[in-house]
Amino acid sequence: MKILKDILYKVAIESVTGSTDIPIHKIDFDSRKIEENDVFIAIRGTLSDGHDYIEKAIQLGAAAIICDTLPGNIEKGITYIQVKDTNSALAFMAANYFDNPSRKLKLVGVTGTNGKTTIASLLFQLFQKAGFKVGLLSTVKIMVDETEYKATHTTPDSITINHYFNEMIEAGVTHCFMEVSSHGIHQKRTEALHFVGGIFTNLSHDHLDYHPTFAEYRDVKKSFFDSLPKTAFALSNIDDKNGTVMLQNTVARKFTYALKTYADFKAQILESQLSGLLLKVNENEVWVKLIGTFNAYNVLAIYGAAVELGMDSFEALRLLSDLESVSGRFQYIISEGNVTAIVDYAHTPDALENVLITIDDIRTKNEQLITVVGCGGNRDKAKRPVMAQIAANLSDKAILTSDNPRNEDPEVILDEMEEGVEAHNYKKLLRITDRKQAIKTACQLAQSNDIILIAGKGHETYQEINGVRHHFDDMETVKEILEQLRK
Ligand SMILES: CC(=O)N[C@H]1[C@@H](OP(=O)(O)OP(=O)(O)OC[C@H]2O[C@@H](n3ccc(=O)[nH]c3=O)[C@H](O)[C@@H]2O)O[C@H](CO)[C@@H](O)[C@@H]1O[C@H](C)C(=O)N[C@@H](C)C(=O)N[C@H](CCC(=O)O)C(=O)O
Ligand SMILES: Nc1ncnc2c1ncn2[C@@H]1O[C@H](COP(=O)(O)OP(=O)(O)OP(=O)(O)O)[C@@H](O)[C@H]1O
Ligand SMILES: N[C@H](CCC[C@H](N)C(=O)O)C(=O)O
Ligand SMILES: [Mg+2]
Repeated sequence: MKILKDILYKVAIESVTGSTDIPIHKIDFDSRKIEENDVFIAIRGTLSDGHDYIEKAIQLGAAAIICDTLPGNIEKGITYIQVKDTNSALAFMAANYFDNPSRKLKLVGVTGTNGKTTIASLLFQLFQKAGFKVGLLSTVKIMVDETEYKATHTTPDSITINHYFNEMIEAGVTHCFMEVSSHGIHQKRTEALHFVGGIFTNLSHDHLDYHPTFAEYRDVKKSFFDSLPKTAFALSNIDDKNGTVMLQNTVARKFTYALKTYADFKAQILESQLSGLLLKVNENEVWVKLIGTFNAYNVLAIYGAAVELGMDSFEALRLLSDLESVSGRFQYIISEGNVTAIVDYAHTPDALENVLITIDDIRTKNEQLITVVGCGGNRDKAKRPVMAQIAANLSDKAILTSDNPRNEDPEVILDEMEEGVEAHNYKKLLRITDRKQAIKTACQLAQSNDIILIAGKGHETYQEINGVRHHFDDMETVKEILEQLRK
């Protein structure tokens, strides 16, 4: 049993009506989940305003209400706490409710447009191989040591985060790696957490439906580094033009990584093949099973973080060479007929371009490159024409198809994609709305030695159409079709 006043520590309170010396059951920001003696926190969302559900929460038994504006009707026996920012209050109250578990962990946050899942998941693998009990919060899954849970967000809400951290403490976990998304920072989901390190990957076009301008998107990412304590490390990719911006105002210990410029953690690509990369990391050579230049950056971020967390540098390199690629990130199969099919989560223009350039770099003969790609519905529309043009430009054949249409008309999404394709690329273009049919066509077109890239959905095991999630798995689908066609 918790007492309300004990979980208000660090919350910026503006006024209190009623007693804070009351026992509470749990805290929640969704009125539909409120039970007897709970605390309801009203959040202003993108679709609705939690303040509209205060009465509903009280009917269901809420003993206390956290809000930024007091309701007109104040009910007797209920405690109302007016705060400056309810998102921030939620973050601190969730951390306090679970006794600030992040302080008992070595918690590292990874932020940037692309590479977060790869880096966080591989750090998780690396520290497990080094013998530690480790935790992971990622787009693909949540791990509490060996136990796996389903992930719904890249960075979940504060209550979920602290709930899993608490599980981690109970399971004896010492290190945790988490993805920190721009939505997560902006909605203050990570505000009350204690990080021992932060990693910046890169910044390119994404989520401009949510963040009004690129500058705001960048500043949201930067605010994560501004909030790190001075004992933490801040590790940034300074080949990215925003890499130094991230370090500008942080009080944390600053470290850099780069392939092209001088940095604390530096690498040179000696060989790049489908089987992996041979890298010179600072002064030592290492083979890793990860593919493409962008993964050389990921390797550096992982190596730098491991060293800053106290791992011996040789041990870190030895363990790095053992790491397996992350589900849906440049995952490939080579069929009986020698067709290579690659499934990759590239769902931003930058990621798609990187993956296509990587494939082009490792092509040895004159293989054809066939790309199957779509763009998600109810998400950043500006990505659509750009991604289609990149696919058409850098492939021999581009098949535009559906990703997760969500609540949009898939044909409209495809029209918007097609608009970006320049006339000289039309002859390379096919448009097949049904994703399975699109993959099948790519397989039918592929000859021996050809490469098929299926981009955008990576590890996802569903396709969301009209709000309904149907089972769909790119890797499973392509394997099945290639076997049927005996290619
Ligand atoms: C745009 C966005 O971030 N939305 C998140 C947000 O929902 P919202 O703002 O739409 O909430 P809302 O429906 O308007 O409701 C406002 C408040 O009223 C409450 N409410 C609502 C109805 C009711 O009957 N009673 C009630 O109390 C809601 O619980 C909420 O607290 O707050 C919810 C609770 O935390 C999140 O689940 C939800 O994530 C949605 C599902 C989502 O899709 N988010 C994506 C865009 C996201 O966060 N993505 C990033 C990754 C991005 C990346 O790739 O970098 C992530 O970290 O996952
Ligand atoms: N360091 C990198 N730089 C650029 N592109 C990358 C990098 N790492 C991975 N990618 C590409 O971006 C895709 C997504 O990678 P990953 O899932 O690691 O990113 P993420 O930041 O977690 O994405 P999300 O925001 O969706 O969670 C990969 O499938 C790959 O194509
Ligand atoms: N984290 C990304 C995932 C996009 C994945 C893509 N398959 C889609 O559905 O648009 C987002 O929320 O924008
Ligand atoms: Mg991710």
